[in-house]
Amino acid sequence: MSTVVSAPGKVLIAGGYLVLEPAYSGIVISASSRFYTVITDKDGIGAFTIQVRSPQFVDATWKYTVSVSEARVDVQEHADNTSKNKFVYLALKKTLDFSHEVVGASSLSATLTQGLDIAIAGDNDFYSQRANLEALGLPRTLESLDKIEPFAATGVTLGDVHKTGMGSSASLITSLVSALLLHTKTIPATSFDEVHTDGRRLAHNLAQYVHCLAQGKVGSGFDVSAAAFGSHIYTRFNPDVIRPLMSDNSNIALQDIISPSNGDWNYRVEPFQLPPLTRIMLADVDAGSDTPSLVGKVLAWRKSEPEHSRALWTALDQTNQSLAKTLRKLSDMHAENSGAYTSAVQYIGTLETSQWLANPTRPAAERAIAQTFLEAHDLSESIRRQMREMGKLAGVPIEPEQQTQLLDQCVNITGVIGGGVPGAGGFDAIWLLVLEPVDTTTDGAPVARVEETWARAEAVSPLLASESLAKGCRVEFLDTVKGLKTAISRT
Ligand SMILES: Nc1ncnc2c1ncn2[C@@H]1O[C@H](COP(=O)(O)OP(=O)(O)OP(=O)(O)O)[C@@H](O)[C@H]1O
Ligand SMILES: C[C@@](O)(CCOP(=O)(O)O)CC(=O)O
Repeated sequence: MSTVVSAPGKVLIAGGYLVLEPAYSGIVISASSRFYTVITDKDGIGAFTIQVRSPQFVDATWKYTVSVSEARVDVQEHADNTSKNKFVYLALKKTLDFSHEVVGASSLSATLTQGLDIAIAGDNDFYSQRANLEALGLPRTLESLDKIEPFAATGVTLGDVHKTGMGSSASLITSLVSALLLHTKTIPATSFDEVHTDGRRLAHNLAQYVHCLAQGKVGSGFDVSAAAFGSHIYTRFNPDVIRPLMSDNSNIALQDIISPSNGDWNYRVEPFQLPPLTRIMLADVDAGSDTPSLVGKVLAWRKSEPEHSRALWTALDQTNQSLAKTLRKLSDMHAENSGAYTSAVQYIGTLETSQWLANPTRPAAERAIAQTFLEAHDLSESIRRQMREMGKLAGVPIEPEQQTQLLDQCVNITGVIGGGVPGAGGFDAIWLLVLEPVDTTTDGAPVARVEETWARAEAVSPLLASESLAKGCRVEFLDTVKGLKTAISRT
């Protein structure tokens, strides 16, 4: 029997930079693309040995020896490991430390007597598939992506892979920490059956801490939060909660700090999901050389222009919150009158936004729904303008000219609600929110129109992901995840 836990990737559609401060929030959408951790007790690996493998990569096996005493747990990397993985090492070390505190030395030793094989696999979306599609001679479409073998080998080392910005390290850490907590019986087996359990919150807190330690900084944490809880409106935690644990040799007990009953974990996770009959579309864009220090420069500007930047951030936050409210209102409108909602989507899905309210003879209920979709469009355009303004003032390409041209073209496609640059922005990705009418036989689907536009743009390659409605990380069965068993049996 294996323990299998998956955790979703993310896209921050509103709130980039602002979400670093507790006064502001971000809209984070969890993606259907996931990271999977598969833990199996295995003879032949050696007692108290943990082998972690990432079969999609070259030179990606790491072995560790664990020693457990009444007083402590030690995790030693094998001398013949040919590469290091700080993220994996810290996830093992800190989760086993935590487990030792909770279940005790003898229970933890019992889990480790056989040796553990831990296989990690990420959906193809986490890595650019541009080269794979070219090699297969396939056009850059969703259908082509579906033809690529699941969890395809990348042919390169982790350091050389071209990531797509979906939050690979956060999803990996969240799935690995969660799977280990379950496998060591540190949290109940049912912890991920529901959204609000102490086990899930504990896994989140521990994953946040491990991720911060591995990254060497305390970021906003929205990516780990999406991996743990799914789509939501995120407001950050006060970094002071984990500060005492941030030095590598801290000897403080983890339990008191990591426990969900520690009230200092003051992050807020407010329920959110995209409205019915809409779909998020993501693309990997190759629009120019990236500036790695966007965040550093924006924060330097925020510091040097405190008043001006606060005014801009407060105004931008209001637009972000209005977008969240408007999208929620659409979900409510669907709940109240799904017939009118379905017809409204059917109707406006064939028109450009300028025409959504042009016909005064449409039924009032449908016009109200179309009006709300139009508000969502206007708000996402307004967020883009404010993000561009921030980029200009901070002197960084948050929505560079190439992305502006591409996005202007995309948001004018019939049936597209809006879009933008995700997270911190830059040259390498865009997101769109697109209508998905039920009947596309006569007028075609907006998704297909977007794909056609993207296929013509040399720089753009779509990702398969849509929104994941599962609320964050979850337990999986090895046999029911397409291609997972084959992928993890590769050497
Ligand atoms: N498939 C994997 N197997 C093992 N370790 C992985 C894997 N994917 C990511 N990692 C770990 O995460 C690190 C990358 O973290 P980094 O913070 O650079 O990525 P990220 O910002 O999360 O990426 P993304 O662009 O997907 O948002 C790698 O160096 C490695 O330690
Ligand atoms: C700039 C920031 O707010 C978002 C970065 O998001 P992304 O990794 O570009 O999706 C940083 C953060 O929240 O940690």
